[in-house]
Amino acid sequence: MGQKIAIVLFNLGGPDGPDSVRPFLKNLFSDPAIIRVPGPLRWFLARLISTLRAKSARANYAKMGGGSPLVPETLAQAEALEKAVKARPGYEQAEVKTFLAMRYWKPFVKDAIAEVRAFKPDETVLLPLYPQFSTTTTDSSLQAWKDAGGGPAKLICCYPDAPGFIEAHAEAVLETWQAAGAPEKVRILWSAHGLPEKIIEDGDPYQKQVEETVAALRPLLPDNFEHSICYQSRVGPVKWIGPATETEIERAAADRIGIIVVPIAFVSEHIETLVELDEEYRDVADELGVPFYLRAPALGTRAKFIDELARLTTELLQGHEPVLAARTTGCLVACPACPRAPYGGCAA
Ligand SMILES: C=CC1=C(C)c2cc3[nH]c(cc4nc(cc5[nH]c(cc1n2)c(C)c5CCC(=O)O)C(CCC(=O)O)=C4C)c(C)c3C=C
Ligand SMILES: [Fe+2]
Ligand SMILES: [Fe+2]
Repeated sequence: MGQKIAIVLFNLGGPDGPDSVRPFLKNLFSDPAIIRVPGPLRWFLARLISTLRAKSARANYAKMGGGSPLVPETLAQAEALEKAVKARPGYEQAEVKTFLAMRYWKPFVKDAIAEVRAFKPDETVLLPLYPQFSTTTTDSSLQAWKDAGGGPAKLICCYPDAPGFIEAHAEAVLETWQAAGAPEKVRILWSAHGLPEKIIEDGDPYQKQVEETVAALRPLLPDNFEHSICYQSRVGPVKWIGPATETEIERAAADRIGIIVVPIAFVSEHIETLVELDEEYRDVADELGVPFYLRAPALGTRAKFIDELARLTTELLQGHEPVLAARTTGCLVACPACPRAPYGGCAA
């Protein structure tokens, strides 16, 4: 038998039914990477916000059958990735197994750790399904991995401009555009999940990496396309980075130009694509008279994307340290794309 490789897929997770909406939200708002206040105040706020938000969130999840499609979508990606890694030269004999490690709902990171331990891998790769690194997503999952006693592993920290990821996005945008009759005048709204401005000011590289993704995509699209980066899903009273996706829809209406909205920081469909983009923002665009509103699908199991994840995984295992990968052995060495002080001088 060949080498045993565990690939742990980090993602946010989502409620699996109406009863899990509130506890899911409570887990989310209890995360110190999301709500940056001391413990007791955070726990109080998490209880309060999850209670206040549960009803409207439940109504949105009800539009998708009561729960989030995030886990089923991630399972399909996991299965495709196992096959793609085994198709890489030198990995035909390897025993490759993927594990889901969700941050705020089942299967949790601790569940993945127990399963990985039982598998007894020779190598473990942590692969966030977040192309752009953020302290609120990838780093939060990594922290959960360490806190729950996760073993030595190598981390693919981010891949904001990895070639297959970019080509897969360009393919999805072009397919959407062509299916609508290839209209000549079009503006792409590259819509990423927003973040509080303070988190970016404190050094989070997410916004910079979102911009890198779009910069890599532009040359693959027709010259006459217009482009705008915008941020969706704002929560709470503090100032978030902008412009807001909704503001950019208003601007498109004023400019009388049709739009293709592209979820650029999510790789699967979930509440913020299926409800926010496909229903709420579409209604806004219709009301304002935007000439057309198209939405490119999330990457899901698109072959170019999955093959890129397989390439990043095997390159990391072979030690060719791709530019965007870092290692973790309990202490993480900073990756060149997002050097953050706490990861720096680890002597171990
Ligand atoms: C790039 C990905 C994401 C970042 C960055 C992110 C930051 C972030 N999110 C919230 C609050 C909420 N997020 C919610 C759902 C949600 N968020 C992401 C991704 C990122 N979040 C995903 C994939 C999902 C969907 C999960 C699903 O069930 O399908 C929610 C719950 C939904 C709702 O009530 O609107 C909240 C709340 C904050 C505050 C934040 C950064 C500080
Ligand atoms: Fe979120
Ligand atoms: Fe990085």
